[in-house]
Amino acid sequence: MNTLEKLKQFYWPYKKYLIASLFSLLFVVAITVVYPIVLQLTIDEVVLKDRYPLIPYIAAGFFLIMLAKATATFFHQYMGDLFGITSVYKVREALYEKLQVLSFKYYDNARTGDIMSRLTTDVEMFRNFLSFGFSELIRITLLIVISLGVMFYYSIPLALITMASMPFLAVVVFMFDKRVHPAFRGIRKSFGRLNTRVQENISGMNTVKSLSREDFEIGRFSDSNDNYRQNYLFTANIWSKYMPVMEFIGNACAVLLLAYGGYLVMNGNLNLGELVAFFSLVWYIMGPLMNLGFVVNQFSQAKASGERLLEILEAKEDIVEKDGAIDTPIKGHVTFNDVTLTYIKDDDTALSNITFDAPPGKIIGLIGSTGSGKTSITQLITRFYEPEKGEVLVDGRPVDAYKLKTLRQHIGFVLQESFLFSTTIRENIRYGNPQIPEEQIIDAAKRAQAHDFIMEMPNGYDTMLGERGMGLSGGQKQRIAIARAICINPSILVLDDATSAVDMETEFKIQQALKEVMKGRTTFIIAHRISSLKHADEILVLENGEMAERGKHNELVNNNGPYERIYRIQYQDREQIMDTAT
Ligand SMILES: Nc1ncnc2c1ncn2[C@@H]1O[C@H](COP(=O)(O)OP(=O)(O)OP(=O)(O)O)[C@@H](O)[C@H]1O
Repeated sequence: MNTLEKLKQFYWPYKKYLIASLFSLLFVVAITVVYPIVLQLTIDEVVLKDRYPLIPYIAAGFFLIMLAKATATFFHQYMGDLFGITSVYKVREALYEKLQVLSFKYYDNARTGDIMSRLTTDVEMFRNFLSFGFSELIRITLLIVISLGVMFYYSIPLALITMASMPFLAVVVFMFDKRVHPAFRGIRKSFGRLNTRVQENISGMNTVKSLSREDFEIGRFSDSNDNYRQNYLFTANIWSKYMPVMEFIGNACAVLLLAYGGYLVMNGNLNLGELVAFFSLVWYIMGPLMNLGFVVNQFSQAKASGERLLEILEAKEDIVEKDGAIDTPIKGHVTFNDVTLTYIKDDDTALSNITFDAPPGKIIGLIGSTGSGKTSITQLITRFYEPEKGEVLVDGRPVDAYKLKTLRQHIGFVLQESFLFSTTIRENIRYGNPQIPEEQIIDAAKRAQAHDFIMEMPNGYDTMLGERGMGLSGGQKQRIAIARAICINPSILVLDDATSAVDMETEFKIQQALKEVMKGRTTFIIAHRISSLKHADEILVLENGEMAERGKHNELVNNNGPYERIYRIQYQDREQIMDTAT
């Protein structure tokens, strides 16, 4: 299906604006074509026949016509804009809503800069076409048809001469469109890459600076910038070659008209006024035809942009809520039955045949080397991804039996690096539960050991945070994230390396805070330090996505397995230090 057809649902509901705009356009075009007729009458009937007293009347009539044209032009422009602006308002909303429902799988490969350029520039290109391009196409068609009608009325042979040039113009326009459309697609893609470069650079500025890679980044930006320039120049080249050809054809036609028309006037087969009118009319045909290149250009840009918008709008939603999904409180009983997960088809499995049962209120520790699959387990509970095989149950029901919101509202996450929005600390804490009363926000902050440092800030809970929570230390950010998780009062709590960004003393404090928070909630603690999950009811030790060992700390510590190995590595230093101290 054609791009415009697919996007019809966004602009067609507002067709009334388009129709109003086109109706006004009809007037504008009709009045435009009246000009040469008035000119012809003035020359043939007034000037050549010495009827000068008629001039003031003609002038007044002309003035009124112009007034009517100005009014019609106003409505044409305004209604056209209303049509474009309202339609893309809906497109933008649909895009944003789609971005909210797209799964993590989509974002694994998506680039922020590119998405941003689609939501801004591509939407704008599309608006341009809806507001102006579309009606310009109609204007051109109307002008040509009406002008030709008047021409045929004046002189059939001359009108035929004018028409003879049209096939040439049509071929040039067609060839132009064929070449310029891919070129515009190239520009849009290149712009997306340029945006991605800038966005990644700004987001990763810490890394860039700490590794002194500024020059490398400037080089990479220059490459993208150059690519964008080249793409634009390539298009400009096509455009510049096309314009003179169009003009040449137009002018050749005008010369022919002048030669043959002059001959007809001299022979008395055509009035002088008619030739003059013909000359204006011919430019009403040639002008728009040449302009057709510009409109085709706009149309091509809009098509290329529309394709990019559709790529988002039609992106596959991997995680879809089932019909009849339930909305019921969750107690927090998590069960994995023989679960296998593969992120990318034909890639290695991230989890293989994982089975465990976590009754409500229990604490499950997850430990294992990096990439062993700890985080993947928690991502399946929230249904961020779906297993390839096996079942993930919450309170005895498969996770897909719940509404996505219900499921996720009952699961609180504290990640290694939690995202803080550039708003106040209060807004950040209550992000997951905006209705929560003030006392509970403060209580959550106190339980997360965050209240004291928040109160030391100049504006307390009203302190604005920079993008990505700039202006706070890692430990402070973390405690705000913990307070945020407490606010949603989850039945299941996931602490993914939650205390890795803090010093030992703060870790101890947070652990104390978390102990209280964990009460009555099923908690998954992902940690590299044994000290963080020693007290878990069950510890799952993962190796390459498989369950290598499971049990309580006391059982595992002498089990001759990977847990004991990790324990020895982490505690032998301490024993050595103790030994040397005694
Ligand atoms: N979104 C993803 N797309 C593709 N592969 C992924 C994705 N997330 C994780 N993986 C792969 O799955 C495996 C398990 O990753 P996971 O993040 O669960 O490990 P982890 O034990 O939590 O590691 P860490 O301790 O470093 O956080 C790894 O091999 C990882 O490369």
